Amino acid sequence: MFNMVLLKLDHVQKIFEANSSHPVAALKDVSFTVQDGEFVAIMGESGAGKSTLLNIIATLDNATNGSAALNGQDLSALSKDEAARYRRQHLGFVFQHFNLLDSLSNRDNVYLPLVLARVAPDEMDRRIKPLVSRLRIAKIIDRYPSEVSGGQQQRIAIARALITQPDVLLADEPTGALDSNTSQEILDLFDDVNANGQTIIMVTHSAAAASHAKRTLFIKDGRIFHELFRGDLSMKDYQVQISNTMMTLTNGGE
Ligand SMILES: Nc1ncnc2c1ncn2[C@@H]1O[C@H](COP(=O)(O)OP(=O)(O)OP(=O)(O)O)[C@@H](O)[C@H]1O
Repeated sequence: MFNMVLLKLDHVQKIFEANSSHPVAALKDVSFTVQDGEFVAIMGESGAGKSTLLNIIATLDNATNGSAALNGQDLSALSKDEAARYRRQHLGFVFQHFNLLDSLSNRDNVYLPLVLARVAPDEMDRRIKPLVSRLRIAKIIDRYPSEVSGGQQQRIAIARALITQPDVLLADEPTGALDSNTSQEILDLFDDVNANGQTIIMVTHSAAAASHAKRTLFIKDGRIFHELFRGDLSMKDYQVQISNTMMTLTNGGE
């Protein structure tokens, strides 16, 4: 298969309150690439810099030093308006708390990014159809978010993220608010979506969630501490490796 670098982070550093007497180096020196079609998990303890990293990839924040580029586009070169357009055109987001609008039906929630991009209604209809069957949301698509379960709301949120056909799906703790069975269903769905060619980057605290990704990056104190590949391991064995690495990381070992 032809592999193409989709995302490239090169010596990214992020310092908050750089000019104060207490600057916070949230990211010290982070470099990695993500190929088109990969499913990458990012793990690390609270405060390690995961959200900061995701925000830079999401063009919601800029690196202090170093560079982040998606498809060759330097993200810090974008103005605020360009970044907003960029997010709409190239990125899909899935959050822990779904972030659906309660006043809109599930269908209109999924359509929302296309409405913002002024896509014609028949095109919206054409695009939602394969998602409805792939994400198994036919029965709930014309209900409201408050009328469906958390797992179903997350399916709607995933549909909303995918309907723009983003280069990357960015997921921030997507199973954090779900029970373990429902989490499993959502993670299986991520596998499915990734098998269809969708690149996914997922921040998670859960080794079970990370075991679905083909690669896991471990962040500690603003640096990449370790990287694990699933390779030929079963998901179960891989999950044990991930848990052990998290334990080493937490205990400060090498
Ligand atoms: N806007 C900000 N101003 C100052 N410091 C910040 C800011 N945002 C984050 N930090 C600090 O940067 C460090 C990394 O934070 P970050 O939120 O990226 O960690 P995280 O790994 O996502 O943690 P969690 O798992 O708890 O969400 C922390 O020390 C945090 O306090």
